[in-house]
Amino acid sequence: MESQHKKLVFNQYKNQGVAVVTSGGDSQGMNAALRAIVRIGLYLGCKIFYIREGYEGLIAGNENITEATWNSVSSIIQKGGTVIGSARSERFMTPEGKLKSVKNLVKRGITNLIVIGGDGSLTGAMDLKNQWSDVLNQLEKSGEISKEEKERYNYLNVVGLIGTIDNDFPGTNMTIGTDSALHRILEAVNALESTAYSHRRTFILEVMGRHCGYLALKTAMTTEADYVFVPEMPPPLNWPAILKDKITTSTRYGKRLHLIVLAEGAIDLNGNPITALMVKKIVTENMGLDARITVLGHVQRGGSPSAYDRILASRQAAAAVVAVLELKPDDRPIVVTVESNEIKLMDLQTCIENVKKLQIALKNLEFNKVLELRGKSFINNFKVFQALNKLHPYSDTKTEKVRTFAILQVGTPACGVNAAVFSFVRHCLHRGGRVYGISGGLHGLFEGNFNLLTWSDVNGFVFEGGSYLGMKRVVLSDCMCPKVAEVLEKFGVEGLLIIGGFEAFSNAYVLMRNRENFSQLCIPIAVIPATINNNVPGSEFAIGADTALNVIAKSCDLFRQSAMGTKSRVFVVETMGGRCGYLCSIGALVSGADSSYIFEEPFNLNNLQKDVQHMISKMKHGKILRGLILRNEKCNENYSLDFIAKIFAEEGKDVFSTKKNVLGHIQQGDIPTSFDRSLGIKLSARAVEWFYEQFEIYKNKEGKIYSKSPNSVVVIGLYGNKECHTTLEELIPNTDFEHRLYRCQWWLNLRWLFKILALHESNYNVENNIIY
Ligand SMILES: Nc1ncnc2c1ncn2[C@@H]1O[C@H](COP(=O)(O)OP(=O)(O)OP(=O)(O)O)[C@@H](O)[C@H]1O
Ligand SMILES: O=P(O)(O)OC[C@H]1O[C@](O)(CO)[C@@H](O)[C@@H]1O
Ligand SMILES: [Mg+2]
Repeated sequence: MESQHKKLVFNQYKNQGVAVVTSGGDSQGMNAALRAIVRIGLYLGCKIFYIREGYEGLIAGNENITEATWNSVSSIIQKGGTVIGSARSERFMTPEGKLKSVKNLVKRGITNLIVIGGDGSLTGAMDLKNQWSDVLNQLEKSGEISKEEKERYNYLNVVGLIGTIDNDFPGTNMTIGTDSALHRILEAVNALESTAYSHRRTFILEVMGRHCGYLALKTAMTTEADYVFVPEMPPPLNWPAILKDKITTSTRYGKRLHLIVLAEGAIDLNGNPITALMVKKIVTENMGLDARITVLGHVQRGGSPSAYDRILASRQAAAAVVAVLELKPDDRPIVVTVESNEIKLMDLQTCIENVKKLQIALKNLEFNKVLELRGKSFINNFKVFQALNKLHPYSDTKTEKVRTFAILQVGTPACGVNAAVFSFVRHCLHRGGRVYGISGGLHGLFEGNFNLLTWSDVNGFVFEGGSYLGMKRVVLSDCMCPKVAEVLEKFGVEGLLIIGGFEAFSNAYVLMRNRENFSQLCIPIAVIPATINNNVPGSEFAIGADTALNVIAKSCDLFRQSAMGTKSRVFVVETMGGRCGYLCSIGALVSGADSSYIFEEPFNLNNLQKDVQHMISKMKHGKILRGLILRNEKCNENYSLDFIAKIFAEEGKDVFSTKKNVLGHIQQGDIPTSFDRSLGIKLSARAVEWFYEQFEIYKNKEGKIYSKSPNSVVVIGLYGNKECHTTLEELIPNTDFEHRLYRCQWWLNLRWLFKILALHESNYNVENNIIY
């Protein structure tokens, strides 16, 4: 959508009717989708209709089908569930239900339908489309609609958005709600961790997923779980023995918390359910351990949507509106998906056919087929968990020389760096390597604070924010290189991993430049981006940025709430980010802000004035009493937080009061999100693989490593769904060292979306046409 439709013209689809329904199990982010559907639709000139209470409301009609207004989606982006209600409807599957549904749509002149729901709801939508003509004929025959109505509304355009926490829809990497469910789960596991640690207990955690193990798998991967049971990959029949061995070994290596994660639909190889009670029995009776069961249930479907779900829902909803309006009567229904961080449109019927194939394969216990149909992302996560879970402290090191690594952390803490260290240490030790953790960043390196990290040293690392190893924001200069070379030689370092922000990148560059003079620096060097700023070249995402975005979303929700019931108020809020506008810009999108000021998009007094006028108009004419402006900390030297707040305060004083806030260091804290843990774990796993590949390439006859090649200094980053390495040599030309930025930033493509969603209808005019 973002790349194909760069131009949305104001009033382009004047008076077209589009209806939206939320159906099936609700999921967090459905409201963000509704908000975007209504606002993009209104901007394009459409009439948007809500169908309340799922397909039940479509059958009942009357007050269940109402026209949406701009204000009706104000202040809902932060709410879980769906404000228009959802249901599971048996009646919709009957011919009588279809007759009533079609009649209710025709009577309102609606031929564009957007359905937000899971596989069932989207199957239902496709059914409706397929039966549309037949049902119209029946309605005409029985005199319930006229011939003209039948001819005028002889088609139905259908677009689906996948809203379900299960992430069980083939063809997409993520569904709306899944990430929020993972937030709920990790909040719970972090709480369990402290009590389990105190009592040395085993916890059996049941998470949702009737037929899909995604939530269980992702939870297990990001919580150092001992075992996971998912329907797609039943355990071998001797699983009780394997489980016992696993738990006994990890207890020996100092693990106090044992976690076993179970999808509610877990089965064995014969298709029989594996229940939490069964697992508990094995753990208590066979192993003599103290065990407790926690079933999270509907908690997972509740609560505020995560930042990711707000973004995904907004992006997909915008794509859905345009897609439904562009469909031709004979076109097949479309479903909006996401792959490799790109929003895509796919054929709904093909996806539904895959849903059915998957259901049949699961029923027939054809597990390889099931996995294949779940798709690459599922399989990849499964492999990562399996790899982590199979790691063993004592591997056979006879075939490989013992390699020595050091981990240096540079910059300021970002949530997820500990998970990266955990994964790096475990993967290295498994391959027979030795890993030094350097305490306290570069200062620690100069002082020789190198500590060999053992298997148990990193127990529990994934759970916490901050940096266990310690890090400092120090940038190397050429004159420090002799000392670095001396220390690396002293400890025999053959592979250097630098985890951190832009300074980590800069330091790797300095070391690379100095390889000419110091052979000790001629070793493979990898950088893993970890900074809330998300400004490191070589990755679309840096570890920590997702947790920070969630903190921003939560904080802005609180600002908004604090003003509820008081007089009109505008908050001007400053975010971190250095000169990179990622946090500010995406933070504005997820918190439903009115404007955001970033360095990458220069602004002046005219822009500020326009924004003040917009706010006044929104409050006066739109009767919306709250406003939110985000400012990136280094967006402009002169237009400071104080200055911007004063402009709003002075110009808007007759209409609203203005408050300013600096979010500050809370953006660096909190429980690391599933995304940040997972990113840390995966990038480190890739880094270890890359180091060993380099050792093969650059070892001499004696096995000593020596490389001056630019290919051996890389950033290990994420592009789309793939962990990739990119050489510094390739990245440097597009790196703006002065402003500590990479010049090609994918998220700038989302600015238009933010602006249309923020533009109040009282300000609609051709002048405000947003074209990018
Ligand atoms: N095969 C089908 N044909 C027609 N309509 C269907 C079909 N399957 C489901 N529906 C309709 O969609 C509704 C919701 O489906 P379902 O309960 O399976 O939830 P879902 O949309 O898959 O969401 P989730 O699984 O996340 O709860 C059903 O109650 C029914 O009205
Ligand atoms: O809310 P209900 O109808 O009890 O359904 C629960 C089911 O819905 C889901 O939350 C979403 O499909 C499943 O994970 C769970 O099994
Ligand atoms: Mg479903």
